Amino acid sequence: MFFHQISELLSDDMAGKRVCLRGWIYRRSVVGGKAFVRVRDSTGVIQVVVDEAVLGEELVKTLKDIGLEASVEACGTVTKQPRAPTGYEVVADSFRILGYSRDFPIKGGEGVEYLLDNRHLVIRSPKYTAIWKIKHTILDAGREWFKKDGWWEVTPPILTASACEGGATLFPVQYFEKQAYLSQSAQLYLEVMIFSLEKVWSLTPSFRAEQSRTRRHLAEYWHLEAEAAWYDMEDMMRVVENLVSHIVDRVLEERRRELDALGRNVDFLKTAVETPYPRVKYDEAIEILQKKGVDIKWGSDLGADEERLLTQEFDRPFFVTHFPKEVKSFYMKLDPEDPRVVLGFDLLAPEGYGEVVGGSQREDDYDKLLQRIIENGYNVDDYKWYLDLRKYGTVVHSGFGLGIERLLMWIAGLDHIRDAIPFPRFRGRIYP
Ligand SMILES: NC(=O)C[C@H]([NH3+])C(=O)NS(=O)(=O)OC[C@H]1O[C@@H](n2cnc3c(N)ncnc32)[C@H](O)[C@@H]1O
Ligand SMILES: [Mg+2]
Repeated sequence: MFFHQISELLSDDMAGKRVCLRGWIYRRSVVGGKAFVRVRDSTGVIQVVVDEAVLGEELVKTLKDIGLEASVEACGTVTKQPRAPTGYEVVADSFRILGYSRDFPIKGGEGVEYLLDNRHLVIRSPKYTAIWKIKHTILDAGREWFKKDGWWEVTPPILTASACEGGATLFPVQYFEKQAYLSQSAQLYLEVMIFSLEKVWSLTPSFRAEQSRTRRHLAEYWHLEAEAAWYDMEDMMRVVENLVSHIVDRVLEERRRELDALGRNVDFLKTAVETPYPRVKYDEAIEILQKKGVDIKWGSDLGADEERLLTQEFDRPFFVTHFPKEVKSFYMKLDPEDPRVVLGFDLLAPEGYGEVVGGSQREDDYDKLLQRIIENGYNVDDYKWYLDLRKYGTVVHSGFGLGIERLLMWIAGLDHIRDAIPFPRFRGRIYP
């Protein structure tokens, strides 16, 4: 038996045709001897009408009380029906219950923790299905861009022996008789690979033992990172803006139905396709914030609140560059024109979303990097291999990390990063 995908049925061309479909009961009601069963599959929802005069009272009676999410298959005639939720319905001449469901625990109105405890059942809803499809296109577009621009995908380790982004967010893991850490970032290993392939990228999970629960931090997130030999900071910012522009363009082109289903205003997304993105130095960002009445001094890091205020000045993603070295990582190259600041950049998404990309030009001088490692209190022995890259043919090089869930939050207009990943991990949440 051939089963149509539900989205194929929602068309005038299908009206009058006999079709078969299968899926799960999303909603159902019984009125006057007819069951109106809304069936969903991965492509959409359609109403199936089961008339007791055609298929018997017993079936309609069963459907009256059947649990949501029961799996079913039906055949019948597609009919244009303005009163049906998606404008069409199938008047069934056959209907089979494949998998019963009793007391499906998600009825609407439940609290956040309850829904997280039942995440394995929640994430099948049409809302989340739309989010996973947008995420799929983001990942596909990222891979496509790198391939077209001649970058090599590589597979950096997830089990590591040293910190990349500070010791405070390391997850230790027992590694045989030694202690290792889950990767915070593939960056240091990508820097190794550029001496082989010159332009490399990777998509890996990154792990951050974030102590506080915020709307934009996860303990495990998907990290799209890239590193290139010969590229300076400006070269790498051009890579980032072209990559993000391409991703947004692909989502607008292929996932418009899902964006609409999520109620997403796409005006800001459309402007994000245009490059180049604005560039603002940290000094200027501080001035903007001070003019807005923020009590912030030069040298402070920009947190979520400051970033949110800054995004009010822009209608598209924008870069903040040249941060004070104290608020950025040890590997970032000091600005030769002003050693107080680093050649680092963040890309902030508009509409209050803030940082989605962090990147920089790397310190390529052995002695200066050694100095920065010592200044940051790291054990030099842990970075001997990383320093070796500056001993044997060092080159100017730069790279960045893009948080996939951060980008998805902005593109899909989500309120919380936990909705950007099927099984969010953060402090106090490891189940299911
Ligand atoms: N290859 C590189 O140069 C990347 C560099 N080592 C790095 O990890 N930078 S970053 O810490 O800003 O993280 C990069 C991005 O990773 C995202 N990020 C960073 N931390 C998180 C958490 N906790 N949850 C979700 N997303 C996170 C966010 O978008 C950041 O801009
Ligand atoms: Mg960052």
